[in-house]
Amino acid sequence: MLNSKDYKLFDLISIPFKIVPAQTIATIFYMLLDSLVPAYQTLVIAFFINTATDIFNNRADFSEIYMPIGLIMAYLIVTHLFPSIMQIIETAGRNKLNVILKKEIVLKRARLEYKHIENNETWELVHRVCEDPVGFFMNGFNNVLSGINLLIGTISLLIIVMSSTFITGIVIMLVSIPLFYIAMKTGKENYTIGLEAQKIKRKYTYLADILSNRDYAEERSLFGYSPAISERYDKLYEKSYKIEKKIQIKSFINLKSGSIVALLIGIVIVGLLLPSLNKGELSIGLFISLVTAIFSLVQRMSWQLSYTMQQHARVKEYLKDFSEFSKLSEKENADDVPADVDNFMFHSLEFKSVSFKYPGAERNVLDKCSFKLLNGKNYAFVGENGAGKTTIIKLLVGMYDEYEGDILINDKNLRDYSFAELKGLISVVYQNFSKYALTVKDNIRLGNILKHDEEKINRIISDMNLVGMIRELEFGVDTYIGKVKKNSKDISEGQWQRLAISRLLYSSSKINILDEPTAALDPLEESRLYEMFRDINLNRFTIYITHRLGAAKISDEILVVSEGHIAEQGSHEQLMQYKDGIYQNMFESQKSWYEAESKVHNV
Ligand SMILES: Nc1ncnc2c1ncn2[C@@H]1O[C@H](COP(=O)(O)OP(=O)(O)OP(=O)(O)O)[C@@H](O)[C@H]1O
Repeated sequence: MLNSKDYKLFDLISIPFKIVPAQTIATIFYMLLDSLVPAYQTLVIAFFINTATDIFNNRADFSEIYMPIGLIMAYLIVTHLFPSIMQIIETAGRNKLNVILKKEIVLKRARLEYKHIENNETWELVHRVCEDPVGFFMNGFNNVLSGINLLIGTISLLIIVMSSTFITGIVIMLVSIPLFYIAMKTGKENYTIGLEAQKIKRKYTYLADILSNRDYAEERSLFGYSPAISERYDKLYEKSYKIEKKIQIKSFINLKSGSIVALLIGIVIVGLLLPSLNKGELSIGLFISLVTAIFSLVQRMSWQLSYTMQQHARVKEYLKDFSEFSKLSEKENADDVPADVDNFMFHSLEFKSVSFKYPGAERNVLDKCSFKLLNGKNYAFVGENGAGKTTIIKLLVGMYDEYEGDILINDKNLRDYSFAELKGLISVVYQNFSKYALTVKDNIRLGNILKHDEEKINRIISDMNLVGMIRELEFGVDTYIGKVKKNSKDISEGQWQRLAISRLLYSSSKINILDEPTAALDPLEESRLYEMFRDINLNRFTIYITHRLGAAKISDEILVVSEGHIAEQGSHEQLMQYKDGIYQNMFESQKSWYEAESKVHNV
């Protein structure tokens, strides 16, 4: 349903029609009925007044009044009963639209290529589109219908007026043009100014989050930055409030001046109708009902039109964003579950002269990067911050595929593996690993959602030294952790890290990567955790990524990444042989971190 294309106003009707056809037809039918109400009301009231006058003057029988009364009753039913029925129908439609359209959008979002997630502009676009898509679609749909309603209502009244006095009809039409123009201009202007207010609103909402969210509580109290942030919040709030006030005042002035103009025009039109009444071209009934209808028509033209045009400008902008969102490229088979790779025998991983630059960037982050890793050994990638270590992993897991050179797993090109196979083959614990506010067990199970192996979970819990922590939890492994649920229990950062690593252990992946999930730990803790991981994971091929060398020492081979390529490769002892080598220099400068530990042990 969500195709990549330019979405037009017509789609605001065709999409709901595909999802909720009955409700859409009912709404359109009601809109058509409602649009004829002003003309119907005019004719029926004229009919009633004329009949009543005839009865009063003994020109008609009393029973003739039943017909106009019946027609007035029908009018009352349509205008009073139908809106409530339509509200119920609309709510049902909105719910279904919510489920289906939102699901489509969430899936599209999940399938997006990773570059769109890392790019600020596209991520902002995704946020704008996904904020309230159903609301926008419903508003857009209703707005298109109310535009059509207004048009039909106006034309039908004009026909009635023109069939009695042609010239008055022409005057009303001429008057409508400037009113229409003003309404459109105000609508567009208000929308553009509103966008600026929205941007500021997003900023101050974020500051409000810093001031109140639990996640910032420790640093809030530690750094005492609340007054300063609060001041910034106030300034932004004030700025956005001023913009919104400006919009309101402008709309008010336009509305009121439009209403006054409309009123004056109404009086002129009534004046124009008087000679026709005098000459008998207009019946008294039609005159009275036309006067009422004309006043309501010019009022509608002045405010309802302005509102509809303002909404129209908003919806058009949203559709532009929506079209752009729909065209964002997707990762092929992104939502496939990891393939079963139990029978896959890993033997090598190779980068052959791989060069890569991030979309929109000038500089190559990886520059003719080559290395070959073999099964049976553990490897560590080390290097300064920003050397390109994580980028190597991003290419390996298929997040980006616009690179030069070749990446081979078991001598087969990475591009020839399906995304599902790659997901099955490779597991990574990232530096900013996720913390799921689920139970302890589910936090581990997410590593391999297709298989449930209670025994394996228990083994991992024991290997990762989590038994003590779990014993203290009220419901053991079935206790909810994190800060979301009322009865959930929060755990320490180190325990979260162990859970993230447990998730990797629970997966059946053949290539395991620890991309500094230990960055929050001190160097010695990191060393210990990596050692523990190596001991319980002896048979699985593992790559450690770190810029701290204590942890790298436990690997069979170390690859030093510098300026986007492998500058040195070998065991710790071999690399220490290079006089003035990068590794040797790094090791010398970090030695003191680990010496403290050995002294403690020697005491
Ligand atoms: N999405 C991105 N868009 C543009 N440039 C990026 C992006 N991600 C990373 N970079 C740049 O690529 C370079 C390599 O980053 P990378 O994260 O691979 O380094 P790293 O060696 O893992 O560093 P660290 O040890 O700090 O994690 C850095 O200069 C970084 O600024």
